[in-house]
Amino acid sequence: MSGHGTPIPMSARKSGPLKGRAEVPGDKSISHRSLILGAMAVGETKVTGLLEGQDVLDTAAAMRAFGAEVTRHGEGDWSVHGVGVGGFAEPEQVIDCGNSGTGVRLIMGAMATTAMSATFAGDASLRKRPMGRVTDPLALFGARAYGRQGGRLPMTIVGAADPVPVRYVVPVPSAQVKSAVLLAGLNAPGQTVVIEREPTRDHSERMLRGFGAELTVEDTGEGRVITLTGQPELRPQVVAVPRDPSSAAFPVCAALIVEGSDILVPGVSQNPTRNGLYTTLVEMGADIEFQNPREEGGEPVADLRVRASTLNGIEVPEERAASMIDEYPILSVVAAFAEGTTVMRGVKELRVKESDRIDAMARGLEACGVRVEEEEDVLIVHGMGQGGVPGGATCATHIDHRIAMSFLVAGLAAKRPVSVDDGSPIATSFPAFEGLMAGLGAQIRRDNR
Ligand SMILES: O=C(O)C1=C[C@@H](OP(=O)(O)O)[C@@H](O)[C@H](O)C1
Ligand SMILES: C=C(OP(=O)(O)O)C(=O)O
Repeated sequence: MSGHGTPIPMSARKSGPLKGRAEVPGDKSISHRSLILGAMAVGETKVTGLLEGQDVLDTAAAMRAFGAEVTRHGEGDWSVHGVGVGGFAEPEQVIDCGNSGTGVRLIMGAMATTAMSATFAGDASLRKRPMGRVTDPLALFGARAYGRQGGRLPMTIVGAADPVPVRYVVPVPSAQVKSAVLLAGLNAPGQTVVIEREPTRDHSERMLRGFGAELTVEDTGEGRVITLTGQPELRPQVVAVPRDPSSAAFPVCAALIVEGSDILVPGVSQNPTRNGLYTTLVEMGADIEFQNPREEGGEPVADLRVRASTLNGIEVPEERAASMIDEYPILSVVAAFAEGTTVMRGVKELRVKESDRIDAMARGLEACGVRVEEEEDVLIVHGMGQGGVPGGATCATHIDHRIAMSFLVAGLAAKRPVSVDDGSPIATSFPAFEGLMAGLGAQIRRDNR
């Protein structure tokens, strides 16, 4: 929904040990893809564990607008009656993707090779984000885009009536761009080839195969070469969405920095294209046990036992960035509580997320008494270690769920409370955040103005 609602000021204060079990919601990336691929299959796809965050609800509404039947049966339990590749109907209304970059970019791809138009809108955060990165490759298929200056929403895409397959080298490490091209390639005759120089999350590749598309992946000198054969009939699937490692990051990092904590976070996806934060935390000295590794819904998962730990700053290698791109805000909080300096390189993509996340974290951490350095592509946090983080600030969240949750986690371990001006965006990806954290003993509350 594009109407970003009434701000919800919130604050977090120093808490006693966090204890118990944190059942985080379904993966956001896989949830969007289940609905979109379900809508492009012929017949009924069943989804369990779907994330019911606003981002995904907006994608569900969009799939209905394109003609799919999308039904909620119970919590996380959904079905999608799809219309087949090329079977989308022209939506009668504007497609409002709210706060979601993934939603808007994947749906643009999915409709771009069908002869119809659709107009996309979003909230004040999404309206600032660059869409040229998807409309450039979609133009190669024959689609046209009419948006605001700089390729911003609102934007109308006129789908290609006679799409041609495409060979495209993705210029930025982005699973959204890769996925938009693959989804567009579904309705182009022949082979669409996408090449990524740096591997990004591979859910689209895994799920397209699961839905019966012919797709190969080859590691070459040029990068990961993904070849998709167009115009398949996608078969409906039963999708069990694993728990989201990006949401799990918040209780996990909270437990690491709140003295005496000991929590269990079950069934978290350990997909290697998503687990860079966990590798980094272990390198910093985190006490995390990866128990009961297994496969669920085609993804590797494990139960995470996390205990409060003494952490040391490290250099996070640039080539790890894509596998933890959404986790840098919470890592920068953990880094503030570590001994020594943490250097995060190759992070400039953070500047085009829901907010400029490097700037948002740097300003908020500074307000909490932490020394931070930033360059275009680098964030450096000087940890306060034993001395502790002073806190006592109100941080601006800029309509960004991950910034809001990161500063609230900081407040659980800082000397003085940390407030955020607006916690309402948390509902886009993790509506159960407040209840889940309270269940562990975290002192987070809504502040009445
Ligand atoms: O494909 C996806 O599901 C996503 C890709 C990433 O964005 P980029 O493709 O812009 O890196 C990530 O930040 C986002 O939360 C989800
Ligand atoms: C970047 C994110 O999401 P999106 O791009 O889908 O808005 C995120 O969830 O951190």
